[in-house]
Amino acid sequence: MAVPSVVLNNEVAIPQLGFGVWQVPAGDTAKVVRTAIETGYRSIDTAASYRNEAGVGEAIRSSDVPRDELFITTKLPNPGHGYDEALRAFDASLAELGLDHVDLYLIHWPMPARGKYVETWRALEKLYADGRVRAIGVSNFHVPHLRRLFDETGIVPAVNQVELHPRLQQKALREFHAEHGIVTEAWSPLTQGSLLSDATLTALAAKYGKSPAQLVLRWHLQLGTVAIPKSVTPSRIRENFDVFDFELAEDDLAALAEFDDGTRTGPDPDTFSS
Ligand SMILES: NC(=O)C1=CN([C@@H]2O[C@H](COP(=O)(O)OP(=O)(O)OC[C@H]3O[C@@H](n4cnc5c(N)ncnc54)[C@H](OP(=O)(O)O)[C@@H]3O)[C@@H](O)[C@H]2O)C=CC1
Ligand SMILES: O=C(O)C(=O)[C@@H](O)[C@H](O)C(=O)CO
Repeated sequence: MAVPSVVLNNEVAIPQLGFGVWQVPAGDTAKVVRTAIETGYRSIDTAASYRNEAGVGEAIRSSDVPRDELFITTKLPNPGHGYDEALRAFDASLAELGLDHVDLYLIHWPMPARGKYVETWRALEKLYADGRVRAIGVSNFHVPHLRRLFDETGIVPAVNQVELHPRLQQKALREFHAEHGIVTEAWSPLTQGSLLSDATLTALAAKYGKSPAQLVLRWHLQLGTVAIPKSVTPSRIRENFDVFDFELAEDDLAALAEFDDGTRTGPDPDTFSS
């Protein structure tokens, strides 16, 4: 089944369902990513801070799928803020991945108290101008951080990857993104698993003959967000990809809207800086 794509603000297309590798042990990453690619995932989300870029690169090289059919995202580590530091961090990520370019490069966290994300963004603009990355974006940016980038630099981020799931639906941020042509990408799309045993969700999923994880991923697809679920379990990797043969009805989407209570599973971007 072909995964639908979302077109970024520079006409590059990103698959709407990808595969995340945070907390996948370095030694297992090549095998896990190979399973994902064999299942049909074409988009892989890693980061320098995950310390598993090398395994992602190994899986890409050993795959039968041509490089230009894959969409590889990695992220600038927090110590890489600053213009020269960011250029060096990008070189280090490419070396780990063993690639000559990535499809999407993101500033992982804004770290507003550090005060360097604008300067860092200028380095990403250079990487883009030099053709070393097909699109540039940010992660964990709030509206004031995005506004500063708009006001002080040239390129609007193609993507903002943020925590987003039924408990944290990010409606205001999604509306801001839509207004400015920024694609919303959802991290921890499955709430890191914590919501998947909820009784209401389980009952809703059963109506469609699907699992709670499939129901939540279908919700993401219908919301229009890009989702990047992670699993090291082959059966779950396949289960999470089997979400293109059903559609949630309006009243069930309304029931899912009720889960939004602002719960974060991860850090607050206004303060996270480690
Ligand atoms: N930009 C950022 O700051 C961040 C980005 N991310 C990105 O987002 C990706 C996904 O987020 P992540 O935090 O990993 O969490 P997810 O919401 O994807 O959930 C992953 C957890 O859910 C479990 N799981 C996966 N599928 C199923 C299923 N079908 N049924 C039951 N349990 C399931 C996994 O277990 P198991 O693996 O044991 O199968 C794992 O424990 C990351 O891997 C990373 O790429 C994540 C956090 C922050
Ligand atoms: O997974 C990521 O991309 C992250 O940034 C997380 O590791 C984040 O740093 C976190 O959740 C720390 O507890």
